[in-house]
Amino acid sequence: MSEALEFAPSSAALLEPYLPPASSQSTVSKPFVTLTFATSLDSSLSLAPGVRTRLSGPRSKAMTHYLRSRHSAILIGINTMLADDPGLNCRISGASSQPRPIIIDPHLRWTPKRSDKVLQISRDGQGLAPIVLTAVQAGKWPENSVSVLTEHGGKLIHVEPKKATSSGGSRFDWHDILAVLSQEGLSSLMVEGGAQIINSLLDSQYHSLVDSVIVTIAPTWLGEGGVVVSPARAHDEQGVPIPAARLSDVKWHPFGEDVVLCGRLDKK
Ligand SMILES: NC(=O)c1ccc[n+]([C@@H]2O[C@H](COP(=O)([O-])OP(=O)(O)OC[C@H]3O[C@@H](n4cnc5c(N)ncnc54)[C@H](O)[C@@H]3O)[C@@H](O)[C@H]2O)c1
Ligand SMILES: Nc1nc(=O)c(N)c(NC[C@H](O)[C@H](O)[C@H](O)COP(=O)(O)O)[nH]1
Repeated sequence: MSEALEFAPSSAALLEPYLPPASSQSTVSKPFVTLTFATSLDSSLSLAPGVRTRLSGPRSKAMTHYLRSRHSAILIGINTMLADDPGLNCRISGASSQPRPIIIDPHLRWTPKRSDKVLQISRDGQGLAPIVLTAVQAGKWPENSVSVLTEHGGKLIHVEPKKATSSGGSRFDWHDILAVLSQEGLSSLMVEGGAQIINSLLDSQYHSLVDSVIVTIAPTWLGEGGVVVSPARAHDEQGVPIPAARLSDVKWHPFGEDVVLCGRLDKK
C-alpha cells in the first residue's frame, strides 16, 4: 500500500534521551508527551490552511515514523485530519507496535468513512483506528460515525470543554485530554499538530505537561499565508512581554538536508 521506511539504530540512539521509556507502564498518571512537527524557516507547517505540504526529506520523515513506533498514541487536530487524510501509522519496516491515533474534533466536523486512509489502514492491520475526542455529548453523536468507528475498533469520547475561542469554538484543557488518554491505558503521546493544537499546548500553563520537543526544520521558506506555529504572547507580573517558551537541554542533529532539534521546555 505504501513505502516501507528505514531508520538506522545509530540515528535512533541520538533521540533516545528525548523518548519515553521503552518499557511501557500499565498505569500512568500522565502520558509521556512529545511535541513534534516539521517546520519551515518561517515557522510554517503548511502553505495554507487545508493544504498538505511536504517539508520533511526522506531521512527526517523516517525519523518521524520511528517516533510513531515509540509512542502509544499520536494526536492531531481536526483541520489536519480534514486537510491531510493522514494514515497516522508507523511505516518503518518491521515496526513492532503502532500508535493509537487521537483526533481532537470538538464539534464533530469529521464524518468517518470507510475510504478514509486511517480506517483503510486499520482494516489492513497496518495501524490502529482512531479515538475521537469531542465536546459533543454522547446522545448527539451521529449514528453512522459511531458505527463506522466501532466497526474498525475506534470510538468517540466526550470531553467537557473548559473555554471558548473568540469565534465560539470549544477548547479542551490539556490536563483533561491527558487524563482521558491515561484512562485508555496510553502511556506516551506524540502531538503532531497542526498549528492550533501546538500553539494551544505551548501556552505557559501547559509547559509542565510536555516532556520533550522534537522539531524537524526544513531549509525552505513557505512565505506569507502559511499555517504558523507561534504561541500566545506571555507577560511578566508587570505586564512586560517575555518569550512565550524556550527550550533547554538542546541537541541539533542533521538528517539529510533537514535538521532535527531536540529539547525540553523550560518550566514556568
Ligand atoms: N508540518 C507538520 O509537521 C504538520 C503537522 C500537522 C499538520 N500540519 C498541517 O497543518 C495544517 C492544519 O493546522 P491547523 O492549525 O489549521 O489545524 P489543527 O490541525 O491544529 O486543528 C485545529 C482545530 O483543532 C481543534 N483544537 C485545537 N486545539 C484545541 C484544544 N486545545 N481543544 C479543543 N480543540 C482544539 C479546533 O477545532 C481547531 O479548529 C494542515 O495544513 C496540515 O497539513 C503540518
Ligand atoms: N514530520 C512531518 N513532515 C512533514 O513534511 C509533514 N507535512 C508532516 N505533517 C504531519 C501531519 O500530521 C500529516 O497529517 C501526517 O504526517 C500525515 O500522516 P501520514 O504520513 O499520512 O501517516 N509531518
